[in-house]
Amino acid sequence: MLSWGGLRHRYAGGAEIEYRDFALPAGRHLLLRGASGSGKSTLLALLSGLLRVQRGELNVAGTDLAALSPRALDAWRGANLGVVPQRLHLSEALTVAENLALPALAAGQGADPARAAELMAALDIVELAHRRPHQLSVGQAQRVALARALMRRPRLLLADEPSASLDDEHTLHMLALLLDAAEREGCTLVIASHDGRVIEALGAREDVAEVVLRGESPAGRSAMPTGSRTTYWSDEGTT
Ligand SMILES: Nc1ncnc2c1ncn2[C@@H]1O[C@H](COP(=O)(O)OP(=O)(O)OP(=O)(O)O)[C@@H](O)[C@H]1O
Repeated sequence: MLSWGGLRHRYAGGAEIEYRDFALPAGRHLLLRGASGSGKSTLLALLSGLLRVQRGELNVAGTDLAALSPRALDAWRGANLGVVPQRLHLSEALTVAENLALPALAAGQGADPARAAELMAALDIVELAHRRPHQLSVGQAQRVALARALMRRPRLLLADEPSASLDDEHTLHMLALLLDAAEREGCTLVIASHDGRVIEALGAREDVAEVVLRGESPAGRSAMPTGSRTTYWSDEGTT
């Protein structure tokens, strides 16, 4: 479902990030963890097609993203990927129902009210359909953001630091929502996090594999001159 090999990314004028080869075992979800600056967001951006693959392969459900043209990558992203961003990014000008229509509209397709109704029922937000984001609780906004990410039946569901600025109760709630939704929808979940609460909760699950990203820099990364080579590496966790 998800694998990479020889994968590297170099930011202009910055360090090169190198990811150790990895293949996600079938039926597993993925926790991507590592300290700040270890390359989690970069890998998510590569996975979501926001950054082009410069070196190596990145395979999702049999498609090597490195081989796609920019236009094909756009289409692939719309059809296969759901993203729950760190700050949710619900559109304040729109109601919940209108927010759920956005993914289809962005892809040049008509809204899918039947799918929206199905997801609102599954996530228990039917009664919120006509509210705007500022009228939602934190937990409700999470469920709306998750529903929006699932609207187009993604094969891959990405969540970037889903617990950022959440208390313990909301953190566990969000993890349960993500895992339940991924099971129900039959998609693979990738969570990037360096939150100990998330790592502990997911570490206890048989169905979650883990990749640990580590920065390697003898002099300390902050002391590295701009443009120098920094190698990062990952380990497949055992579950
Ligand atoms: N646009 C950029 N230009 C140059 N270097 C960048 C850029 N974005 C990230 N980097 C560098 O790439 C490395 C990996 O960054 P990345 O954001 O992927 O890490 P992260 O693990 O997601 O960190 P955090 O947990 O703090 O979000 C860091 O050394 C960072 O400074």
